[in-house]
Order: sequence, then structure tokens, then C-alpha cells
Amino acid sequence: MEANQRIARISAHLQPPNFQGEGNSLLRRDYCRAKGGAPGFKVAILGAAGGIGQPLGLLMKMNPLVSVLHLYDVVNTPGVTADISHMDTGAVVRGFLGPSQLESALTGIDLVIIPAGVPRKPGMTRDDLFNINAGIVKTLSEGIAKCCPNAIVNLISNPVNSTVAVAAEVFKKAGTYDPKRLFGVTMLDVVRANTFVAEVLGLDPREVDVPVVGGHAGVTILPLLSQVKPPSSFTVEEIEYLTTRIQDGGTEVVQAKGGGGSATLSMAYSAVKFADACLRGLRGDAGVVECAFVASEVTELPFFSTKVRLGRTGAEEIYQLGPLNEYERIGLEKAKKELAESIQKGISFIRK
Ligand SMILES: NC(=O)c1ccc[n+]([C@@H]2O[C@H](COP(=O)([O-])OP(=O)(O)OC[C@H]3O[C@@H](n4cnc5c(N)ncnc54)[C@H](O)[C@@H]3O)[C@@H](O)[C@H]2O)c1
Ligand SMILES: O=C(O)C[C@H](O)C(=O)O
Repeated sequence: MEANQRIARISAHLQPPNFQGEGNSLLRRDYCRAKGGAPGFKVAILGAAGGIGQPLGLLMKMNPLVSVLHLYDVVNTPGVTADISHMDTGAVVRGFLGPSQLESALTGIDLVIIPAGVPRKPGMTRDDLFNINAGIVKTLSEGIAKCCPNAIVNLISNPVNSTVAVAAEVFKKAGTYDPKRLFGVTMLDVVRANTFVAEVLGLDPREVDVPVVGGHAGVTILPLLSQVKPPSSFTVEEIEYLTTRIQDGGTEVVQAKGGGGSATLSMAYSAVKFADACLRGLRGDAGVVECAFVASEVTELPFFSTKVRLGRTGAEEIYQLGPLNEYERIGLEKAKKELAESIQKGISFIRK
């Protein structure tokens, strides 16, 4: 081989081989014998180059239930894809950049995880993100309705209490809405609750299970401390401290990051915990139960977060709230009042 041919071949290698963008002269099949990854599910992350998206991509690449991982964003996916694709785990990684590649990113996908959108800065509420993020979620949901209408959707973009309604309305308009397949991810509230309650009780957080119901913002986040497992009792002061800390967990991180965004690492961990539960449900595992913000008849509201049993068709059973104490009943009324407005805001955004 001529020296210049060898150099051309080596420099071609320097381009990201798994990237689906224009100008990619190197295709995997030119150099690789592999036909693909292990059997498993096809997962897409929309917003994959962001603060949550990157560690989420890393962790999903490590998940043995994933055979194909699509990384979509409007910026920086070539680099993120090249980087993650070098991990020697089973999933095959492909990158997609910009709106022209959204449909390719979504075609054939079983589970879509959406952390696309702007995060809070100190002094902002999640609702302050609505104007930008509702538009992003609308566009991405239209893509899902067109390209993978049967996919399970895990929606992370804030304000979750409104963006889930936005996605549901887009799917209804497209005639593809399946309420069992759309989930607002509230897992981070459960993860925080388990951690903070374990600290108070002096237990390993992995042994603690705290149901957190309602929604994902301030007073709509309602930890049910009377239902903690293992059964535990708390003083009035402990209940006040824990409820406030769990409800303000997001703000605690936003303030600590001082303008550098909101929770990303604990969120990626939580997103993977929930996505893995969805995939185990899809696989047919029995007894997969997690809290999520779903279409629900548990209260008079159209969406509400409670424990949900995940199965082959998504949310197969939605659990009732169980017995609440007086403190939780008062909290529930406050949560429902704010949730009703947030949900309506999402519905009106599409029906306007
Ligand atoms: N549900 C939860 O518990 C929870 C927890 C933490 C953060 N969040 C929310 O998740 C979102 C993302 O947070 P982050 O810290 O990763 O933000 P980030 O700014 O670091 O990343 C967001 C990514 O979304 C991308 N993006 C923007 N518009 C897009 C579009 N139209 N299509 C695809 N990608 C697009 C950006 O390019 C960026 O890479 C925020 O709305 C945040 O409030 C939710
Ligand atoms: O607080 C935020 O804005 C991000 C997220 O919803 C969180 O709970 O950490």
C-alpha cells in the first residue's frame, strides 16, 4: 500500500465511526466483522450531550438489557458518541445531530428517554422553564408519534408536571396516545427520599423504600413517611425536616451549583434506575414496581405519581395511595391544587 493511501486510511479512522452525520466517510462495515450487539432493547436518549444526557448515555451503555443506544442532541453528539462507543460493553452506539436526524434517531426504538431542555438557575422555579422546554418536548413528541409510536417514553425535561401533559396532547393529536407508555420521571425524588430517610434512621439507603407521590416540584412532591419500609416512626421535627428536604432537594443542588445548572449525576443515576425497571417490565419480569408520574385515576387529576407496576405494555397497574396520616392528607390537598394548574398549563399549550 502506498504511504499516502495508508495515511488516508488512518485519518479516516479519526472520524467518529458510529456517527450518522453527513461527511462521515468511514462506515463500520468497512473495517469491522461485528454484526451488532447482544440481543436486547433499542433505547434513544434525546438531549444526550447535556449534563444529564452524557452520564445517562454512559450508564445505559453499561446496561446489559440494551442492544442499541441512539444518542440524539442538537449539539455535540459526534464527540459524545465517539467517546461512549469505545466502552467495551454490549450495546452498539450511534449518534444523531440536529432536527434533520431526529427521525433516524427514533426509528425502531423501544424506549425513549428525554432529558432535553434548559435547567434551572438559582432563584428560578421549574415552571420558569416552561416556555422553552414545552416547545422542545412538543417537537420531540411529534417525532416519537411519527417514528416510534409504540415506544415507552421516560420524560425528564422540566417542569415534568406540565411537560407530561404536553407530550400526551401531542400523542392524542397524532392518534398514537397510549397512557400506559408515557411516564414523567420522578425517580430522583424517591432516590433522595431513600437517602435522607436512611441518614435519619441510621440505615443503609439500599434497605429503605420511601413512596413519593404527587408530582415533581415543591409541594407537589409528597413523601409518604408513614409508609416507609422498613416500618419506622419519626418525630414531628423529623417529619418536617425530611419532607422539606425532599421537596427542596432540587433547589439544594441548584444553589450549590451556583448557576452551573441543576442535578445531573444523581438524575442520570435515577433515570437509569427507572429506565432499567421499564426494560425489565418490557422483558416480562414480574413484580417490577416504581413511582412515576402517569395518567391515573387515583385522584381527580388526569396525571399523578404513585407506585406503578411495569410490564410488557408499560404501566400495567397503578397503585392507590394507601392509608395517609393527617400531615400527609393536608400535603395531598396542597399538592393537588398546584398540580391541577401545572397539568392544565401543559394541556393548554397544545390545545390553544
Ligand atoms: N425529572 C427530574 O427529576 C429532573 C432532574 C434534573 C433535571 N431535570 C431537567 O432535565 C433537563 C435537562 O437538564 P440538564 O442539566 O441535562 O441540562 P443541559 O443544558 O446540561 O442539557 C440539556 C441538553 O438538551 C439539549 N437540547 C436542547 N434542545 C434540544 C432539542 N430540541 N432536541 C434535543 N436536545 C436538545 C441541549 O443541547 C443540551 O445538550 C432540564 O429541563 C432539567 O430541569 C429533570
Ligand atoms: O431542581 C431542578 O430544577 C432539577 C430537578 O427537577 C431536580 O429535582 O433536581
